[in-house]
Amino acid sequence: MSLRIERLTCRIGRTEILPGVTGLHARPGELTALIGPNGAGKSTLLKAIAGIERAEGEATLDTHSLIALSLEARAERLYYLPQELGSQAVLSVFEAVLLARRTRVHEPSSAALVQVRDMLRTLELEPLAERELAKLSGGQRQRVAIAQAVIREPRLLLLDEPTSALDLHHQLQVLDWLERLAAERDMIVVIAIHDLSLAARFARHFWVLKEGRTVACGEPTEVLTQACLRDVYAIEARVEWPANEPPRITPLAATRRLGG
Ligand SMILES: Nc1ncnc2c1ncn2[C@@H]1O[C@H](COP(=O)(O)OP(=O)(O)OP(=O)(O)O)[C@@H](O)[C@H]1O
Repeated sequence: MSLRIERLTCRIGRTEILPGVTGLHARPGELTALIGPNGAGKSTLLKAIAGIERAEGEATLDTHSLIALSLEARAERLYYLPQELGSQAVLSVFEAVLLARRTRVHEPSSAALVQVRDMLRTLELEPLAERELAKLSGGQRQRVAIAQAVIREPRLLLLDEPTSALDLHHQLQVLDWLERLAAERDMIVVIAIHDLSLAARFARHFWVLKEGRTVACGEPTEVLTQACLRDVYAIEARVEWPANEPPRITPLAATRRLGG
């Protein structure tokens, strides 16, 4: 059982944003990294899977065709965390995480409060529990948004650049936690991400997009090659897979210079 994408197309207005995303799959229990340059269509693909942008083609989660499902029915199975986070709601961190939680009939409310407290403790957000969302820093807001996503316990978690505002400590902490959580809950997690070294360290599987099309889908060592990075990102890069250290993808130079 997994997530499969075949012949997915998406147009917004008259523009074909995703002319052909095909041959992608993601397995439960591990992180899948969605990579590609600016404008490649990563956010649009995640929105199309979530049902926020209308798409045609196949997106199959386990045995269900997501494209045929209503937004509400998709929301039962997946959670999409957007790149841009709203922070206008006059809610505290605790209230925001509590409201994000899936309501369970016949469950005592004390269980919900305990679950929220545990989630805040796990993400080291307890000291911020009573602070308003609008008064958080960018990185704090992003960690609360991750708590809101995970507490829903979705089968499929789609995260659009979830670590973009985090400092190095929290990037490592959050991705390590998400990797373990995916395995523990047998959850499918797809993460759009720009930091290739971080992605190579935590994701077991990669989707590569360019100009709204699939370039590759596979294991990190198959996908993250010098040739692929030259083709997709127009960079020269050093790619190293040391035995006892995390992988290192070092960008060396852009193949085109601004200003000629
Ligand atoms: N609502 C829209 N209307 C028209 N074009 C759009 C719209 N949303 C996105 N696009 C275009 O679709 C293309 C893909 O955008 P998308 O945001 O999916 O890329 P991305 O890979 O997530 O990029 P980034 O790495 O910069 O976040 C871009 O060329 C963008 O300008």
